[in-house]
Amino acid sequence: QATQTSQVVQVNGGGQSLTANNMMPVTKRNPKDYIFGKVIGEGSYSTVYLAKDIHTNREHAIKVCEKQQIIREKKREQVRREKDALNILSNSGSSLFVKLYCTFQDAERLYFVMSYAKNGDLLPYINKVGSFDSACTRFYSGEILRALEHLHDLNIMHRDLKPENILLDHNMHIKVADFGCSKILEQPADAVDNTILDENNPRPRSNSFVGTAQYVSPELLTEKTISPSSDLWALGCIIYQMIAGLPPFRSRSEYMLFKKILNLDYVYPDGFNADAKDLVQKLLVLDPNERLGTKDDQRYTSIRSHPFYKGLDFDTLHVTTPPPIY
Ligand SMILES: Nc1ncnc2c1ncn2[C@@H]1O[C@H](COP(=O)(O)OP(=O)(O)OP(=O)(O)O)[C@@H](O)[C@H]1O
Ligand SMILES: O=C(O)[C@@H]1CCC(=O)N(CCc2ccc(Cl)cc2)[C@H]1c1ccccc1Cl
Repeated sequence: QATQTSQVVQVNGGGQSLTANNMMPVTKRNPKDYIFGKVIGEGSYSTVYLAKDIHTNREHAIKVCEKQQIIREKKREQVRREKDALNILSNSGSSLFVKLYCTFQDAERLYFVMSYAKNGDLLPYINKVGSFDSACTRFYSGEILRALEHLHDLNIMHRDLKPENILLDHNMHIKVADFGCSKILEQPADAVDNTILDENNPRPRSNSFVGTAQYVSPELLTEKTISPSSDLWALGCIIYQMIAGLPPFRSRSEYMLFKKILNLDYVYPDGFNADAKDLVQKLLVLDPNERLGTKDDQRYTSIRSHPFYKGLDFDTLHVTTPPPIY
């Protein structure tokens, strides 16, 4: 039984009975409604295709997940979280996230029809230029901050924020993707989930380790506390990486990497922008409650008003032409 978010398509003269405003009523989507093109990318249990909707002629990214693979990789929970988070975001009116148009399934696969981010993800742009100039760093970290404000306002945490999950649309504006590690807080009180080891379940109550090693926050490594502040730690890592070209914490061994994170063991290269350094130092704070922004509500005003963002108008970023990355 396919499921889908409600969607109407442009009338196509198909002679179908039309709704009052001349739109075709919602019809169950299935793979035959799309022309599948090239593979855009692969995940651990998914393949993403470029596809064209034959009714609207629109291009989409369709994430196809093999059910067998999901079961083998024990990723049902991730699939669930991704769908729930994308559903909430797709109806929330923000253009800073990948939109989920509809989902359906057949015997072997799950299908997620999403907006297509034509310009891939942020990482190759950082690697290509080695270091973003201040205008680029301000613009792109500013868009990520706006996305986090929107996300946290909806009580959703991403928990795996990294350049690879910051996609870019045809206008080079960001589209935050990959909500497989996200967490939807039932109510703000859950914000700090002090995991308790109950005697008959030796494993911590909250789910296992999430995110990607280089960007994971110290509290996720130790108490497994769940708070939006973990995304602010990741933002600090990304701002550092935009300027330095590499993330702040690096090691070949995951154990050494975690040690560096927990000891705040990282350095700033010479010439690192002084204002950006001050901002990063206020985000890469071990105590999640002491990070810049954790005491703000609705908007991260204490981050917006940091000297690094002097002169940046956050509220028109999404309609501003992004600065060229060179
Ligand atoms: N809406 C999209 N538009 C453009 N590219 C996309 C889109 N969604 C995903 N991709 C690309 O497809 C690749 C695979 O994405 P997918 O979400 O399937 O797996 P992943 O999240 O990268 O990996 P994993 O499942 O292991 O976390 C990603 O690297 C991403 O760059
Ligand atoms: O949650 C939903 O919206 C429906 C509910 C009905 C349904 O059967 N599915 C698929 C559930 C599912 C998840 C993982 C595997 Cl491996 C198999 C089935 C869900 C589903 C359908 C299409 C795409 C994704 C999902 Cl989670």
